[in-house]
Amino acid sequence: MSKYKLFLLRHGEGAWNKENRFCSWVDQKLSEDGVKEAQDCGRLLKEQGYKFDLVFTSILSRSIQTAWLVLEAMGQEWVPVVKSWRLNERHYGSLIGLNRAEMAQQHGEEKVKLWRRSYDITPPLIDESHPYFLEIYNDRRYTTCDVPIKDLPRAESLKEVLDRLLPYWNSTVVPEIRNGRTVLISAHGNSCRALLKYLEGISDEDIASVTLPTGIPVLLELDENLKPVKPRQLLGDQAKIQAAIKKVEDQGKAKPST
Ligand SMILES: O=C(O)[C@@H](COP(=O)(O)O)OP(=O)(O)O
Repeated sequence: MSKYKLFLLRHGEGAWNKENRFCSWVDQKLSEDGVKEAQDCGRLLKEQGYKFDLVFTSILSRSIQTAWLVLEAMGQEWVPVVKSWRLNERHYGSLIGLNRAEMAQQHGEEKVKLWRRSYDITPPLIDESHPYFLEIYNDRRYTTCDVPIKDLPRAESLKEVLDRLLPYWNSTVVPEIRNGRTVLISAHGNSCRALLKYLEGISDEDIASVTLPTGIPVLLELDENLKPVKPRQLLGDQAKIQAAIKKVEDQGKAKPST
């Protein structure tokens, strides 16, 4: 029997989602379309009568901005928002800033698919020579983490995302859910995929075909042991959701960048 409802949300479209660049730990804001997606998401959740008690976000602006816009559209701005780097997007290492279609032209679509969707392949590490290295590691927000900056990731597989996310899930999110709070996690494509893999027990192989579009809430109904009692529901117009999933999948195809 369903005891708890948990909502996962990949933020609305960010500026670099639009440009088809790996964004990861670079702090991009939402695009105009992304703002609209987040507002539409909030309106939909309000129409369906959902109420949140607590929202968790990463420390990247696009997930925080999305949470604010959703709460505003729901008229629930007062709901507390708690932030942690442990919900950040997967660290894409030296791929950060690069265009996926150009990478597919240079390295082949299969390689890009492995980098994006395999469970345990870590992309090449970022180093000091990378154009976004200083922007990331000199950012004051990373001095607030529960690990020193030098120990923060330099690239992550999906498995490594789950390894850094799970302690936070267990210590901080789970007690709130067990206390009966309805939680929204406003995060990223891959931090949400990692959590979905864990909660739904998805195999290392099958997680490769799970894709989350931007701005679409995912509802999980969980039993008392926080195990899903039914398949995840992506809320909204199902034809539009399928088209949005295909668009994310196609980002890794080798077509000339526009
Ligand atoms: O880092 C990024 O560019 C995307 C995910 O990229 P893919 O894994 O889909 O390539 O993360 P998000 O937009 O959810 O923050």
